[in-house]
Amino acid sequence: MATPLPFVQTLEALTSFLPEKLKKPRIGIVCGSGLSGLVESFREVVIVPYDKLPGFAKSTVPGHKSALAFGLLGAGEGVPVVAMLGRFHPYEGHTFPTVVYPIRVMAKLGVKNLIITNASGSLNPAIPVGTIVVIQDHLALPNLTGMNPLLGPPTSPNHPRFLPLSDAYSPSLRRLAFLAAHRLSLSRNALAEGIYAWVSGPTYETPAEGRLLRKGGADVVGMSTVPEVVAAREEGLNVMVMSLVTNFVVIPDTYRSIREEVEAELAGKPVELPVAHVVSHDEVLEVGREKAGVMKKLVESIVELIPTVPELH
Ligand SMILES: O=P(O)(O)O[C@H]1O[C@H](CO)[C@@H](O)[C@H]1O
Ligand code: HPA
Repeated sequence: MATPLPFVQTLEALTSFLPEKLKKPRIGIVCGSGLSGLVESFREVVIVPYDKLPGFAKSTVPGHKSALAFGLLGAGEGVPVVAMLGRFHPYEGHTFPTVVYPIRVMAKLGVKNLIITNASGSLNPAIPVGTIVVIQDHLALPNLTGMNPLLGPPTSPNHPRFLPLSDAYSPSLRRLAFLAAHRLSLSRNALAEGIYAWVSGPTYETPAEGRLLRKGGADVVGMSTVPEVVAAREEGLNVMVMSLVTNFVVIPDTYRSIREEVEAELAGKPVELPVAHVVSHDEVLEVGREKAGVMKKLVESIVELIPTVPELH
């Protein structure tokens, strides 16, 4: 029998930390690898470390802090928001209920719209490093092969047993991303649309795996986000995801043949070897630092626009 989740205790703890005007955020934000600097734009900010909240784990990944940030974001009076400064990934050893617990807490606080950010590798030559990809769909091999975040008894009798995901990524929110980019005079190439492949990690993809995902129709790949999207949809939230491309995934058309190289060498015709790029989390964080400002402005602008869209109320 699964341990019951301590929602009541978490909500009581939060109530004790928050002033009245921050108690009911309507917009939630998840900050991906290297993107927690978003909190610098919040006003009247209250930071609640995860270790003060029953049911919350600790994020162990560099570039992920472990705190919820509440504050007002956007021009004028500002909109009350809550942001996860750091997320949980299954590869850290967290169970799915733990990974998505903050999303369910946000829903219980009254959040209706969720903006998720992440870092990802590009599988699509037309989507270079530094691009922010507005996700239109996902390809989640774990969901199809026994690692679905909703396996097990339903978390609530109000949740559907069979959750549709054909409409997971809100067109109304995605629209706002492009309107925000226009407001900010970003170049057309700064923002793209694409499909996110979720892999469990923590290994980065082999070239063959990258090629498989590309052939399956994915544009970018990462190790997070999909469990959060699934839980958020189960909770009835509108969801959008913006993925910052931090590296290219190596996808060779052909493999270099070691046999041919040895044969050429033996025949006195040595071949010059190409230097293959090897991705690292430091590189992911570095691009995150470079592009955090753009991501921050986009999120802030989207937060300002959400109240103007009736179907997002
Ligand atoms: O998806 P986020 O958490 O932004 O981070 C991405 O970066 C890490 C790998 O470098 C993985 O956690 C991957 O999912
Ligand atoms: N693969 C998986 N996850 C990632 C990558 C990648 O290349 N880059 C950032 N997160």
